[in-house]
Amino acid sequence: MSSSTLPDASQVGLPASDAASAAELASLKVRLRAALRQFPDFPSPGILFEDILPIFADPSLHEALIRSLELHITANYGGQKPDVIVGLEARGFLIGPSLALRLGASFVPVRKQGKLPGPCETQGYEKEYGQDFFQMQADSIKPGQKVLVIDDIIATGGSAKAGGELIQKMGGDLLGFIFILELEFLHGRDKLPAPVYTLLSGQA
Ligand SMILES: O=P(O)(O)OC[C@H]1O[C@H](OP(=O)(O)OP(=O)(O)O)[C@H](O)[C@@H]1O
Ligand SMILES: Nc1ncnc2[nH]cnc12
Ligand SMILES: [Mg+2]
Repeated sequence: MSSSTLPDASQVGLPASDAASAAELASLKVRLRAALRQFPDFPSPGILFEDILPIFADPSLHEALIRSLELHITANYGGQKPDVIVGLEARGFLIGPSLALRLGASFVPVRKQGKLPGPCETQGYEKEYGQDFFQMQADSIKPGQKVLVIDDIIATGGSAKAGGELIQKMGGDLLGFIFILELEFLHGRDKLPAPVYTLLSGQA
């Protein structure tokens, strides 16, 4: 499209910097979406598995992922900066620490039961293909800290709901949940007690 056919930022009612960020985010998302792969019947029949690992195999896509999440976070949540990024084991650990570093926030893990030392909070949950327990160290979130939860995918929402419950037990203020992809037909977002953002369109 030629520049003469594109509205400029003032014509669409946005400050120029917001319009530039929206355009940057849109082009990053196109590159990220193209990198994903699907595997039918993994890990069990009937599941179409979404593989996000190609993003991490390419440093420019890895940077695109962190930058796109940074753009989303700085433009939303009423300008509030998260104090803590919580990542869900295991694939949330691929994204959470580098995102936290970029934002100047703490990173705190939610782990599967039996992996964390010291007093822990525990929450059971069901997910798309099984049952499990999540834990967090009991002193890992201070009351009133603003927390964003990150994971690769929301399917049934069971994992993210359990992570959110652990954060709320410790008095954390849940700003929202962020995912790369959403299996929309499972309506997992309806289970979650804070705003849900998915970076890329998922399985409808
Ligand atoms: O919305 P849900 O139905 O709860 O499913 C989504 C979760 O399922 C996968 O994790 P899983 O524990 O299967 O594997 P991982 O340890 O490789 O992250 C995925 O990474 C999400 O965390
Ligand atoms: N279809 C899917 N693909 C990848 N990870 C998942 N976690 C739960 N459902 C999934
Ligand atoms: Mg997971």
